Amino acid sequence: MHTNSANRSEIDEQPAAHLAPLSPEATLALSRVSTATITTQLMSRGLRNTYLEGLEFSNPARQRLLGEAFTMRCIPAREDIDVPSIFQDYDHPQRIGVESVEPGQVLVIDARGKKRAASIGHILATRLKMRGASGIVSDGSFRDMVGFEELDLPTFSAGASPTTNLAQHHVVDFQIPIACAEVAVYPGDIMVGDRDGVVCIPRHLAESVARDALEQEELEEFILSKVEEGSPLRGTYPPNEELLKTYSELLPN
Ligand SMILES: O=C([O-])CC(=O)C(=O)O
Ligand SMILES: [Mg+2]
Repeated sequence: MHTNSANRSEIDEQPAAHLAPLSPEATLALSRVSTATITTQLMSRGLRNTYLEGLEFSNPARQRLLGEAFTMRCIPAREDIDVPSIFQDYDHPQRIGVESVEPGQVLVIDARGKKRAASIGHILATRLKMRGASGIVSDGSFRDMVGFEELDLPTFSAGASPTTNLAQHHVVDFQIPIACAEVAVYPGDIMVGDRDGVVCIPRHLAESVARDALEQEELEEFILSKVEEGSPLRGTYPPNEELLKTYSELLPN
């Protein structure tokens, strides 16, 4: 297939780039709703592959993740290039990448799902926290996991590995579309994490997903209260007309 540089850059830039910041209402809603609700909302918009399978949070006290994606892509390391001395270079792409993450962003690392060597360690993670990052998501592993377990930052990975990233990974680029745990993540997409895992909301859908997810959860809270009172599923979940009417009468105007 013929691809010229003009349509390449179009592909690279769409669809998340140059979008306005999330509204305060959407931010508040997405900080409250569950990833389960978000995936339902995304599925009702035709998106089924938004959950980054197989990632676990490192710090049980910081499971809740929310922020826009700052993407980082790794290719396989090569022995003649990825030698320990390259970390002497402050301009190594991994260092530059970490020092480019802005407050509120989540570093999302495409480590090709490879866990033999860590994709990032505790010192770099601490630097990200100090820069005001909202979290770290990697489909590879972390090293210094004891540090991550204590770090006051939501971080999700596919596991732990003591080996430094150079042994398996070569950071080659950032702020480009990546694959993370088999999900397409574009720079600026909204990452949400909780006890169930991490989901990626395409940026252009984030406002409407946030609004509808909050509405869904308010209704589900009402449904749950009915189930807890002993109501059967029929007529309750999903709610029939009559129950919906009762619910709408309870809503503030
Ligand atoms: O080699 C690395 O991934 C860096 C590291 O250990 C750290 O940041 O603490
Ligand atoms: Mg370390």
